Amino acid sequence: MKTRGFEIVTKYADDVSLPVRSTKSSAGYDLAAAEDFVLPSIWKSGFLKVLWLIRHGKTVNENELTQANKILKPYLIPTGIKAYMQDNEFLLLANRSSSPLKRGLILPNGIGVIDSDYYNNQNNEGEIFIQIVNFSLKDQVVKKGDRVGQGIFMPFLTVDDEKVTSSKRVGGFGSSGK
Ligand SMILES: O=c1ccn([C@H]2C[C@H](O)[C@@H](COP(=O)(O)OP(=O)(O)OP(=O)(O)O)O2)c(=O)[nH]1
Ligand SMILES: [Mg+2]
Repeated sequence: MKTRGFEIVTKYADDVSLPVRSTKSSAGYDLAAAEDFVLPSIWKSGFLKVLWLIRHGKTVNENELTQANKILKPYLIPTGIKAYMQDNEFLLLANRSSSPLKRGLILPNGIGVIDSDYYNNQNNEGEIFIQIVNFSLKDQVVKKGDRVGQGIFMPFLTVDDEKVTSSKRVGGFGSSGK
């Protein structure tokens, strides 16, 4: 009987490998990018220019704002991997310790929470995405296979006599409402 683990989503069938722990006692399973990416530096001129204009009380036109926001928006790095686990568990998504130090890459959501009911959801098969922002001063190239995060299986606790909702998850990132 399978308890918890990883599987490759159909889209990347023979294209990615299953996450492994890099040492005998590592807590996290390393998650790698399923494709190549160039992550633009958040300090691209568009963003700095808008900051300067706002700071000096100048008007910023809609297009300049849209451009600047584009830089701020996190990149969703596909992993090609989905995770199954027990109902009272989740997969905690954390940054790799070396990513901010060496590459200025941060997770804007701090940590990711992969719910057990996200697995095989009807919207995206439960593929795990890692949200990344490049805080370094230069663009960062992420190659397919680069380890960009780690997943740690964890139990979670619930409150006494909770009224459990019967709603079913249909997807990720806001699928259960604002
Ligand atoms: O970094 C992340 C965070 C979440 N997810 C997936 C798994 C998770 O089960 C689902 C929902 O994420 P979360 O609960 O953090 O977002 P939400 O805004 O609360 O969405 P929902 O309302 O669907 O729970 O999105 C990722 O792939 N990567
Ligand atoms: Mg949620």
